[in-house]
Amino acid sequence: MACCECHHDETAIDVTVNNNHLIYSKNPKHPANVICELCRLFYTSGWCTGTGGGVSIREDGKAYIAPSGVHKERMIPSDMFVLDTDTKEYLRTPEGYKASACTPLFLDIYRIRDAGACIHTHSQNAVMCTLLFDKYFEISNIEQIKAIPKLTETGNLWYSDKLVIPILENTEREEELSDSLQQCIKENPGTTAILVRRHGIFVWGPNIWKAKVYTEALDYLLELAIKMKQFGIPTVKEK
Ligand SMILES: CSC[C@@H](O)[C@@H](O)C(=O)COP(=O)(O)O
Ligand SMILES: [Zn+2]
Repeated sequence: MACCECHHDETAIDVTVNNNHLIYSKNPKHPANVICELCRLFYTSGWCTGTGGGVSIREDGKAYIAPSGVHKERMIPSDMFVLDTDTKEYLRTPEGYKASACTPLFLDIYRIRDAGACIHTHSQNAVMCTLLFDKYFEISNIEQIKAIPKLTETGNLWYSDKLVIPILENTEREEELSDSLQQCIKENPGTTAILVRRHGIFVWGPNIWKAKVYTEALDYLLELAIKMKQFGIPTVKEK
């Protein structure tokens, strides 16, 4: 990858080997390019610093997955794993890397929700809210809520609707979250995100751009809720 000592030249990639054609494209909209672009952007928000957090995209039966434990803001397309979402087999494995520890969770979300992308952040706003709320994060009567989908019905929530995001307990290892995450997704069909106590948030959407909108809107609401709590303002307004 770009941050290692070898300084390999991305432009010299041989697309005839190692299924490199799956990750090499001059099109900026290609999933491997978009993951790198968004991880750079999210790093500046403190959402994926210190190697935590990440982005995955599912397109045409393939999941694009970042490596584990790397500088997420310095990844290049040739660092990407590509996995067949039907067979769960890796179509491309970059040498010297392990796939993100979030991979089983991203696959759970793709399978259960038919999502097109997942974003995982270690945003301090998400972590703080898991310390301020018990089993669910709740907020109502804030304009930004209108960016979040209802899912159980068409369209988005209204300004005065109550947004509810479940909070799961963290586990020592990321993959151990899989069972509780799957159960939580099934029990909360109206949610497009799950908070994980003292850890962060997983957000998904039908495509990466919707997932990005939801992540941004949720982080705004999480930050606002912390401030409201500091001022003793209830996050849910009485009807
Ligand atoms: C700072 S380590 C964080 C990881 O354990 C995990 O929570 C995470 O978000 C990223 O895992 P990774 O395997 O690097 O993609
Ligand atoms: Zn994490």
